[in-house]
Amino acid sequence: QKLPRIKILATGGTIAGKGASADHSAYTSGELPVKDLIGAVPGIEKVADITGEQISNVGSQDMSVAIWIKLNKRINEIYKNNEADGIVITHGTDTQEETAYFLSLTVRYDKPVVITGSMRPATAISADGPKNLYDAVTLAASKQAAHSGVLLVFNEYIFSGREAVKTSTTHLNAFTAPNSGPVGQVYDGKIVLYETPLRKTNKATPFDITGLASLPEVAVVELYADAPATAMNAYVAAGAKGIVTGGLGNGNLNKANTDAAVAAIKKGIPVVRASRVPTGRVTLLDETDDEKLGTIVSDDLMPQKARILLMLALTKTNDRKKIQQYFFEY
Ligand SMILES: NC(=O)CC[C@H](N)C(=O)O
Repeated sequence: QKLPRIKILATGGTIAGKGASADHSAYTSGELPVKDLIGAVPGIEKVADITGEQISNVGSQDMSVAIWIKLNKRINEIYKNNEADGIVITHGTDTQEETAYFLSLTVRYDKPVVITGSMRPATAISADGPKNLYDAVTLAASKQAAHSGVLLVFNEYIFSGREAVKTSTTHLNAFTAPNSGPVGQVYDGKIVLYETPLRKTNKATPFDITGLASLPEVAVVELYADAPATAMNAYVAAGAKGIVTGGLGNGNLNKANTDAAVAAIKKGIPVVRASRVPTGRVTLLDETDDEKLGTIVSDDLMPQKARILLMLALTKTNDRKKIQQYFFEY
């Protein structure tokens, strides 16, 4: 019987990290090549027929729109040419949730794309990378992983790429999905999926970025008690095409930032209200009169994810109502 063909696209991160000692400290991420990652997973060759490609080798604090565009292009090409049955991306954890959401919206095929990484470098005691990679390959090789956008596998849990958020700086259970919980588990080489993510992904979104070499610049502005409008004004002056706020509570802006937001909107720069609070939605017309101010709400997307949707939205439209609709759909 032929094994499923899985393509591993390596981008770097701790999973490819190397340190001088066996503990967690003082290591460099994005050092090991993809063939070493695969070689460190015993039994993986029994799960799938694996090939690997190096897309980048960076700590994901240095992930960029340029690498996202390259990844998107390669994934679409692999499925167009029928080069694989499933794709696994290895990635640093710092921005893994952003890449997962970006690709969920932009890949044009409803086929398995699974993303994973690790918290301990490959040289550490009980490195978690090989197990996470084994689980990711198992999931990508399963037909159950299709039609879900990107799935993020970590520490034996499966999350929707849209919902996953890094919620621990150092622990092995680094990801949770604060609003929805995980969609499944993987244990002992077996997948249990409880649900399929319902938000539109892949071909069901209008975000075909084929041919684009960059995305409109969108900045995130974090709010706190007594926050001045310095950051928002500076981003607008620097030419940002959109602003996302990490607002207070239900996406609230203080007076200074409300005035700056209204000025930005008058210049044709959309402002999306997200929240620094990790659960719950930002709702329309609560304490903030969005109709009067001209603001948009992020629904339940964290600021870093709202930025991705706003960048993609701006490749299609500048219309406030249409962008608001996107935030409720995707
Ligand atoms: N655990 C990790 O992957 C963090 C390492 C690094 N900062 C990265 O995101 O790539």
